[in-house]
Amino acid sequence: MVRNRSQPVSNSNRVPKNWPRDVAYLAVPSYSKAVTTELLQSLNVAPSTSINPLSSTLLKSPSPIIHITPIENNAHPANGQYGLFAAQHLPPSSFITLYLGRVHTSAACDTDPASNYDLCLDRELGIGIDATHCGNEARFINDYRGIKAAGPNAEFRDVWVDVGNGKLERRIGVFVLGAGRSGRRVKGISKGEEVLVSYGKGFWGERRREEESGGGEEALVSWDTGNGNIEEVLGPPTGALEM
Ligand SMILES: C[S@@+](CC[C@H](N)C(=O)[O-])C[C@H]1O[C@@H](n2cnc3c(N)ncnc32)[C@H](O)[C@@H]1O
Repeated sequence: MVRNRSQPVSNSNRVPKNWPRDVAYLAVPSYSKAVTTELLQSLNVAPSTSINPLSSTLLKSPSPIIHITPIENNAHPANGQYGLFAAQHLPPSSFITLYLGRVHTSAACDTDPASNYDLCLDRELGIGIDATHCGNEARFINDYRGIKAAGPNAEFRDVWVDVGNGKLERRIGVFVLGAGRSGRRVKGISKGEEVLVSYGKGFWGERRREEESGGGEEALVSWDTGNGNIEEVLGPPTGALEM
């Protein structure tokens, strides 16, 4: 398979409605030159447990089950930006979309610590997916804090994709949260509802640190955990979205 290792360019003929002109729309990942074949081989070593790759029928680009919508609501913390919304009912635990972007290493010249769209793919290998300049619908998923008191309704999960010739590749997927033991999320995500994840404490810790520009390695951050409690933690010096 020939990989796109050049500057990000759209690798899909069609783009979703409201797609920004200055961001390349991807249907498959884009790889930085620093992501070597050896690194990719390490990334794609299958775990010993049996793998159920995602069905290719779920990988439509653009996706018909979600839409990117401008947020015009003063009470929404991302007012004036965009969010990702369900175009149909999404059942608990169902697959929503892949998180696509530029797959990059943690080398200083290959990573952007200020990115608001960088998701860790493999911490040990130092591989991330940055959707600042190229990506798909998933780059518009907001964090639940300040939006939905009940907490997130979706999460990032490792997934495997069959790329042909019996080869599997590791990616990150966005899934509706499971119904939960008590069944409190049994409804899944309703049509028209915003898809919301948790970016993790590290992301918001870094944002707070930047705002306060204290320059320390860690910052004390507090946030609404979604169930009415306010927690305070030392945020690690990372601005990446966390799995
Ligand atoms: C991955 S982007 C999400 C999409 C973004 N709203 C857009 O239109 O491009 C992450 C950025 O969205 C905004 N954001 C997401 N969730 C937020 C929240 N709960 N509160 C405030 N800002 C949020 C922040 O500006 C953050 O840096």
